[in-house]
Amino acid sequence: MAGASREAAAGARRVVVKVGSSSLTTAAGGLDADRVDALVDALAKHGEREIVLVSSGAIAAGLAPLGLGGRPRDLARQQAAASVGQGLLLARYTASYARYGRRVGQVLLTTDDMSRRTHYRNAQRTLEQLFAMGAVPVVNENDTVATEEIRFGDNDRLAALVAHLARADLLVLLSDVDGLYNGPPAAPGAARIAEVRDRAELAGVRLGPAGRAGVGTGGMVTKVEAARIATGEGVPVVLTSAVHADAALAGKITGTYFHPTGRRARGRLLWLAHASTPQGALVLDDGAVRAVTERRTSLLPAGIRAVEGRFTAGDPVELRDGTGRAVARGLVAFDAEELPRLLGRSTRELAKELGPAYEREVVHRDDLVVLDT
Ligand SMILES: Nc1ncnc2c1ncn2[C@@H]1O[C@H](COP(=O)(O)OP(=O)(O)O)[C@@H](O)[C@H]1O
Ligand SMILES: N[C@@H](CCC(=O)OP(=O)(O)O)C(=O)O
Repeated sequence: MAGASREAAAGARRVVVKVGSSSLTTAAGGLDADRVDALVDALAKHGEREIVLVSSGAIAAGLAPLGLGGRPRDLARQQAAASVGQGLLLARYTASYARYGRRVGQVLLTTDDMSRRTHYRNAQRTLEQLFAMGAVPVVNENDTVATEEIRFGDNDRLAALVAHLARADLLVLLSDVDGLYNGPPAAPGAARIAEVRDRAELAGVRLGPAGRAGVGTGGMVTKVEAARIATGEGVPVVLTSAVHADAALAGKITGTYFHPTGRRARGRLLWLAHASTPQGALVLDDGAVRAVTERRTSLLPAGIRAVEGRFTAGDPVELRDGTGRAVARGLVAFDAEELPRLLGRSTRELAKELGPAYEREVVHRDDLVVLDT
């Protein structure tokens, strides 16, 4: 790694480390205690830093104890496996960190928690308090309450959102592969990419599915997506193998380093861009597209041409241009049924006709995030 990347990794005070199921489990299914211990040994060497551990593995850890031969397809049995496995996973981390006199705290999150201001702040406060008390937060998706639509689906993206939530200086993604390759690593001629400065550099890279069928979930696609989210918010990312965890934190690693591309800014709206499921869409005219994306103004009824979907006030919706391209997401201030009669009309006119409640923006600029397209 080049000097700047080494310094960013070695100098980070607060780090989110995400470890995948494939790095914690045995080939037969079930937790591999030795691998958990090895990971904790590596992280414990960096005891002076504040580390949030985002750990997958609950479903994989619950398979063997429930007599399941492989990862079930249905959500209900995945949730049951996660429920059994999460307890075992935390018990293992608790025992492993106890060797260093450290406590661990379980933090289970859903996308919904990222979208509700109070939940977001509470999670943030819990992390701060755990750090203040010297305990290690161990985060996972709350699989038992997450339903199909609201699942993060992968802990890579969750880790990127947690890096933002925790105001981390670095995100380390640990997998069973030692970095991003220009194609599936087993393919002939595959070569590791040492640094990624810009998303455009990934144009020719083939991102394959998870390596060990039935263990990991996202493969490289979700890792690159997580890197995009984190680097866009100013957080550098190191992607490497779990066996290199210590070296990665020390800034000495042969892995893939993703340079930050953006500045930390969007605050609570990060979830809206990356973790929300739009309940409908508003089609804007060209003037409104420019106003929203370039001048960052609120969206008024006058600039909306059509409404799609069924949503209620407060739901996330997509803002599209005339060609159907999504340009932004926002929290809508009206129910879908209320909107058609307001479209194309000025707020002043609407207030006069329908009352002052109708003078409000359809999407307020504080509830709106422009998408990188
Ligand atoms: N371009 C690529 N570079 C590196 N690994 C890749 C690539 N395409 C697919 N993979 C596969 O992605 C796997 C890691 O994803 P996954 O199994 O979901 O990991 P985890 O359980 O650690 O989250 C690797 O084992 C590798 O086989
Ligand atoms: N919450 C799930 C996470 C699944 C997941 O994202 O797995 P992985 O691709 O191994 O990071 C579990 O603990 O099994």
